[in-house]
Amino acid sequence: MRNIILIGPMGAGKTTIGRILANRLGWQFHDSDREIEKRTGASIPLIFDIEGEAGFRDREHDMLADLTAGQGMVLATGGGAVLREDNRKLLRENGLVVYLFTSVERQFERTQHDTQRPLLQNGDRRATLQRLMDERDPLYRETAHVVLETGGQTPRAMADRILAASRQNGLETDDNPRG
Ligand SMILES: Nc1ncnc2c1ncn2[C@@H]1O[C@H](COP(=O)(O)OP(=O)(O)OP(=O)(O)O)[C@@H](O)[C@H]1O
Ligand SMILES: O=C(O)C1=C[C@@H](O)[C@@H](O)[C@H](O)C1
Ligand SMILES: [Mg+2]
Repeated sequence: MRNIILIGPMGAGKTTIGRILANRLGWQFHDSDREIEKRTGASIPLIFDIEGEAGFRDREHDMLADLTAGQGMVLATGGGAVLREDNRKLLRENGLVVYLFTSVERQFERTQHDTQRPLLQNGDRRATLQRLMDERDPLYRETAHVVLETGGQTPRAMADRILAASRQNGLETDDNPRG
């Protein structure tokens, strides 16, 4: 196994948990959204404003292709990374894909102060999260090797569970006691 790839909806904890997990493993951590911002020099809301969602998705695909060429990394993907079939294939083939499943209610709580997720800035946020979950949950499940419900567990406890699931799926590594 070359990489651990986290997928799931906005507010599932991919970025937060991924960073902890990478630290535990002594692996690099990459967040696809942050890498796109670095490469373009523009925020995600600005990319959506100027190029629309379609433009963002093209940039996201290019970024995922570049990142998954590497190894020894924990990769946090954007919530919509599974929308494209070519992305789903790319992710499955290049790492252990873990779906962090979270209730819409928890997503609602965790995204309440957010200004950086363009899809949540207009309209009824709870209804949008529910619609996206209905559309995407089957795609997350299709892409994932492992599904973990994040429930009420802390990010650190979730990182432990991902590590255990990864070992069951063939990951061999020394744990980093400082992580
Ligand atoms: N297991 C958890 N328990 C409590 N709070 C959490 C947990 N996971 C994440 N959070 C909090 O929820 C918020 C959103 O988490 P995070 O940004 O990691 O989500 P994400 O999956 O990366 O979302 P996006 O797809 O939009 O990038 C953060 O404030 C984070 O601290
Ligand atoms: O769920 C989505 O479609 C998105 C999630 C974020 O991670 C960003 O990739 C962007 O805001 C789009
Ligand atoms: Mg994130």
